[in-house]
Amino acid sequence: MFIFSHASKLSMASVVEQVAPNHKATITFYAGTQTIGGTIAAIEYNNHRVVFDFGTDFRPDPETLAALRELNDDNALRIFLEQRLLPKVDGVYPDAQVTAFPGLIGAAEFPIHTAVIISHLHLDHVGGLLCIDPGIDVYMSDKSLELYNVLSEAGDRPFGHERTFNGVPYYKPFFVGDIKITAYPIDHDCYGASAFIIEAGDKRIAYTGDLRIHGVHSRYTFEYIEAAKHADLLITEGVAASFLPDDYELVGSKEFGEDFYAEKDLDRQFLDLFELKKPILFDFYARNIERLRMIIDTASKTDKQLVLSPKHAFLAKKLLGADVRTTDSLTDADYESDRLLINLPFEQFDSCIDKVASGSIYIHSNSEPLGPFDSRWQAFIDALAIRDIELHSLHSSGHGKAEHIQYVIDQIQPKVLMPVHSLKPYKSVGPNQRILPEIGVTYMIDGGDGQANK
Ligand SMILES: Nc1ccn([C@@H]2O[C@@H]3COP(=O)(O)O[C@H]3[C@H]2O)c(=O)n1
Repeated sequence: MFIFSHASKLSMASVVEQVAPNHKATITFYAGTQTIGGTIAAIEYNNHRVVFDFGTDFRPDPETLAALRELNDDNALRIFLEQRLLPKVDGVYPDAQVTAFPGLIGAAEFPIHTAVIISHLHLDHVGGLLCIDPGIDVYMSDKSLELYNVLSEAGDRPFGHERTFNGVPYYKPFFVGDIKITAYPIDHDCYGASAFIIEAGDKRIAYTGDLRIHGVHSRYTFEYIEAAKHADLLITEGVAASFLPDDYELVGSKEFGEDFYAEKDLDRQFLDLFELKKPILFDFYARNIERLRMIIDTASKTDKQLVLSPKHAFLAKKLLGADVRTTDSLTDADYESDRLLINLPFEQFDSCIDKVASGSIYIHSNSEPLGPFDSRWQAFIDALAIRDIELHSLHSSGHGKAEHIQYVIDQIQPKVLMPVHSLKPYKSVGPNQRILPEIGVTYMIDGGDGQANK
């Protein structure tokens, strides 16, 4: 892998001059190499460019959250760029909106044909989706598009302006110029999640998106490993590696271990809590349709009634064909009843929590606030504690254990590994060459033949 140049220092003309004559595939990262989420990179080949993904970095500190409270569809791009939640990528944003950012080139002015591919609909992968110039094609799996449309109808879509998307079937390649792209289903806690194989000339690049092997679709991940075998370049997430001690030597393994919940283990945990003779509240991330299905099934095994929030009920109806009781007014729900299982989403938490009886149970299942790193976490914990509400965390991560992700890497045996989407990408080990990509640096994808030098 050969470092080509600092893209940030290139003028528009030199981009054209450098890429056109050699017809070599290159990759440049713009964001999300050493953060959890917000990975944005571009693969360029023969004057065509594929950008993936287009999420906003998740930074739940009080200052950022305050700035985000001002967001609307018209100011989204400006606020995201000012807050550095989206990077300044030339040739992606509408020309009319980049004028406030000197040096940033708008989509119409950019000489390289660009398309965007999206791995899945978590906000750290799609938060900036509606800030992309509408003239740029955006591709996602058919199932992601189905989820997008349902969420959007339920009023849950990223900030920015409505536009159209291209849904693509799994396994069937499509082209962006001479770049061939194939979407594969992957095991993640988001309906429609995909990994990609991107082919540029004789080079094969595998981009995993987010993945795990402990969900109900682990088969997809094993299938993808086969498709990605010996890729010239593997770009993979490393969320779980973020939390490893620095002196921990990461060794790939498929083992689950004792203290670890696979998605399929959660139903037993939910059932035990659902059956308690207490008022039960819960929340989970709506895009995890498998968990929605499991909660509906588990609730049906009890003699209690499930009450979903309007959004979750709408998703259940549209994506699972399930009719589940809901209420337009969660503030008027009967929080004293031990006959109800009430889905209280975090958005309604503050307006409803005073009505919740002491001694109730609150089940937090991969929902907001996401964890102690989230600045809203302490207030959430305190609000439950002062009301004597018992918190139970039934968490099964959307991300593979660090050992599992290393196992995937070991199995794929890429010629070059680029671990990203992690606070500690350096914990992941490349069986051959490993590069920790730097933001704004363009690397030639040469299957490890070149030297990683500057
Ligand atoms: N420092 C952290 C830690 C975690 N996270 C995200 O929180 C999510 C909790 O559910 P999960 O599926 O385990 O994935 C975690 C990260 O995406 C994050 O974005 N930043």
